Amino acid sequence: MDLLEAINDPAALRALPRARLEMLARQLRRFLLDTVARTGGHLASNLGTVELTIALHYVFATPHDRIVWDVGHQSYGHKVLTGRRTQMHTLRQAGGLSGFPRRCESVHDCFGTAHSSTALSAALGMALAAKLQGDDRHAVAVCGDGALSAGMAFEALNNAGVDPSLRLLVVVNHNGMSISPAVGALDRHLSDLAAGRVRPGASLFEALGFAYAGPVDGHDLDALIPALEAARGRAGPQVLHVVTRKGKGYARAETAPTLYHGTGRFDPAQGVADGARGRPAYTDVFGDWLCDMAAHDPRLVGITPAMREGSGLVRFARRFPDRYVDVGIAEQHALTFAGGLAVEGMKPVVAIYSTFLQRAYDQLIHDVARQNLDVTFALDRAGLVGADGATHAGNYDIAYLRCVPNMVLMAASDEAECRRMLTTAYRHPGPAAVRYPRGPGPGIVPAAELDTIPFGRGEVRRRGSGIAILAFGPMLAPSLDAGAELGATVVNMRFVKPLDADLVAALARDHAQLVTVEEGAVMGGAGAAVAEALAAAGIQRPLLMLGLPDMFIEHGDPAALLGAAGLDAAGIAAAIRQRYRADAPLLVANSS
Ligand SMILES: Cc1ncc(C[n+]2csc(CCOP(=O)(O)OP(=O)(O)O)c2C)c(N)n1
Ligand SMILES: CC(=O)[C@@H](O)[C@H](O)COP(=O)(O)O
Ligand SMILES: [Mg+2]
Repeated sequence: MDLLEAINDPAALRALPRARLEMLARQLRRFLLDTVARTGGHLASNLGTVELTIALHYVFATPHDRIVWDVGHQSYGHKVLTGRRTQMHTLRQAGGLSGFPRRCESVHDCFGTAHSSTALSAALGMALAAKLQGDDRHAVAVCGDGALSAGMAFEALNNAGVDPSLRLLVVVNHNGMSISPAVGALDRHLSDLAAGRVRPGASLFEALGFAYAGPVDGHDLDALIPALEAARGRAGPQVLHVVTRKGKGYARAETAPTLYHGTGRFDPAQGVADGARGRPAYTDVFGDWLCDMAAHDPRLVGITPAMREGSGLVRFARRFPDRYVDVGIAEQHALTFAGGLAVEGMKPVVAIYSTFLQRAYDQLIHDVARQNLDVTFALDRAGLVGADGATHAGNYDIAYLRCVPNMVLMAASDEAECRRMLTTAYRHPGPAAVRYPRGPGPGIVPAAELDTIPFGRGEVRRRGSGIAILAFGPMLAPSLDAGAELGATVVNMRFVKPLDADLVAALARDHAQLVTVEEGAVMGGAGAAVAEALAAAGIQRPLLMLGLPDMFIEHGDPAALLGAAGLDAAGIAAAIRQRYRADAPLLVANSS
């Protein structure tokens, strides 16, 4: 009997005989494995929370009770049990289900997550709202041990622990893993709690005013359900410490939870090919550069906020363990920690996804840029990221960095230039960032040297007439194609800040129209920088600014998303024709 088919909402689950739940767990686990093998996605964390998801929906009645999934990458089981089983084959595809909870997707998704460590704050807000509204609903935050390592989680714990009347339950899903193994003293404390090496009542959580229960075997429904029912029956903020295994039930994922944290499509019988390296990604270029520069300069310290694999620091961590620091999911701390290293003459390199740098914006301004500290930022996943969608898109770093005094921001157009820009940023005696997209570039193999590029200078890559296209980063390739079609000049601007204002002025003198192209929000982006430079020079020229529109761009295929935004060669050429059609005579035939 396929129990999953009968469950179109959690009420049907709660109507099941208790004795059926083990069978349901087996079926759900198999379904999740088969689904993610076909669609790609976050597998190990979902396999590890099968029983916990069933038990939560068995004890708490969503949507009346609220369940907030921290990060939400482990919410596929929740989606299946809340009526989306038949849509799971669309996971993380254009128009399909998101890989994270989304309020617009279901009434059972009470809060949108994806960036880590937000669940406790959101659930606390919900719990206070219930109290003020005189409602008896419960707010539950499901928080992994990785997610608990972020400052936001501690801010919420600190805030919640003082109100004994709140119906707030924090389920700590302790599996010893973030994406890579969990790090820090908190992980040690959770392990001490799990092993009973802590005196009763002496947990961190109890010190902060929470009732603490656990550890509970997170794969044993006979333990989970009574523990959740007991928590439900107690007043005040509670922590239930649940111990699970990431990847549970699929041996390959259990033994390699990092490899199976996020997968592409794969055959479950064969497993995921480890280290199958196609054309090297920008991330690999960075990882190679980091090792080369670290070998060259003993002052280099490599810092990651819990993204060792994703940011390309695996080899560096192995070769330079004393100068490798995984600070946990703690971007704010990572930035100011780098500042502390820099004031002491070290040369910190912070490897951070563009989207996750958003979390450390004040630290970047107040602690690093304001003091003009020598910190290098390797900004991976800059631009659209595809399957992770709007929450992970690195669309805003051009706009949010270029307005910060002392900041340097470069945009790499290929792998070789990325390496040279990293060296340029590293040698710059102040805060400097290099942005590069997810995945491989055009395949320009970097040289082995640690060369720089001319600081603050763009380069003309194609001479045409009438129109000049000023391309930033990976938009150079489609701009060259569009420029060839239109007979336009094409420039690789390289620097967003400092912008090559002399080059902009010279281009404006020699061309009737200008175009900027960037894989970033047009609002406040590189096009705006060019417009400001023209205004400052007192030059008036028609300027077409192409980039990402002022909207959240949902998950889908990256190339298709860029095409939809008009940022492929055809889209760029069409936009130029559209804008400058009135001056058609200026669209000269291909003059090269
Ligand atoms: C602010 C932020 N930083 C980094 C990430 C990337 N990230 C996604 S899941 C994850 C690890 C989460 O570990 P944990 O909370 O323990 O969940 P588990 O995968 O173990 O179930 C990280 C670092 C993120 N989503 N948000
Ligand atoms: C859930 C989460 O935030 C990470 O797992 C993220 O999905 C990684 O992104 P990449 O796949 O681009 O490394
Ligand atoms: Mg974990």
